[in-house]
Amino acid sequence: MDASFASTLLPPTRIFKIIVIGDSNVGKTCLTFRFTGGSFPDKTEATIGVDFREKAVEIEGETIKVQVWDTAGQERFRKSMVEHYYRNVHAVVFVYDVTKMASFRNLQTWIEECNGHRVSASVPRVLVGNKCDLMDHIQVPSNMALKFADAHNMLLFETSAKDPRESQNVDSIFMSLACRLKAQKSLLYRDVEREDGRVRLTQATETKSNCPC
Ligand SMILES: Nc1nc2c(ncn2[C@@H]2O[C@H](COP(=O)(O)OP(=O)(O)OP(=O)(O)O)[C@@H](O)[C@H]2O)c(=O)[nH]1
Ligand SMILES: [Mg+2]
Repeated sequence: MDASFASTLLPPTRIFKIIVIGDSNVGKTCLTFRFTGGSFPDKTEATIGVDFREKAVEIEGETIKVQVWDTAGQERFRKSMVEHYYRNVHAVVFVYDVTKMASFRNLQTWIEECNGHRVSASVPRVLVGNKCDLMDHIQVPSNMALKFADAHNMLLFETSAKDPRESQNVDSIFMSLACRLKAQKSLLYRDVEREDGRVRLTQATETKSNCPC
């Protein structure tokens, strides 16, 4: 069979767009770096606009491209980009710094911004408390964070981008979202179909996922 014909029969690799939001300095760049690159960056600078990081992951035999949008926390570096962050987003990761109460208090504002951009309630959201390696400086107690996460229907991950022992936990933030998105298969295939103009894809939409995540 000719390769170009075969490629029209195969569904294209799906891309899940996940945005990472939160105050400046909470560690969004380091978390996304840890997930996509497997390490902690020696040095970071404030993100300007957005940095894209991608990782191909395999879930139940399907290769999915997780496209992580590492957004800027500083208002002056993000204001022209905000519309782009939220457009066609598939999942949202809210990050705070466990050693900085203000970054936790500000989550309410980040959630309001997200809601204000018509992000549907079906778009999964998770909450991440970063910098747990700084054990002597913790200001946000776990039970307070858990209560907040519950109230907003989010899973809570407390972790550290810096501590290599936490790298699996960091992966599970993004993998749990990718698994949930895969389970919402029909919706996402329809999105892909519209963008590609390929008609066949709706055929494969009914399978229910048994994702282990
Ligand atoms: N101890 C510790 N420091 C961290 C951790 N994650 C990030 N940092 C440090 O926190 C600082 C800010 O990290 P970034 O990842 O650049 O923060 P950001 O949220 O991307 O900031 P903006 O791009 O300005 O929005 C850097 O000095 C990092 O080295 C962590 O898990 N533990
Ligand atoms: Mg950054």
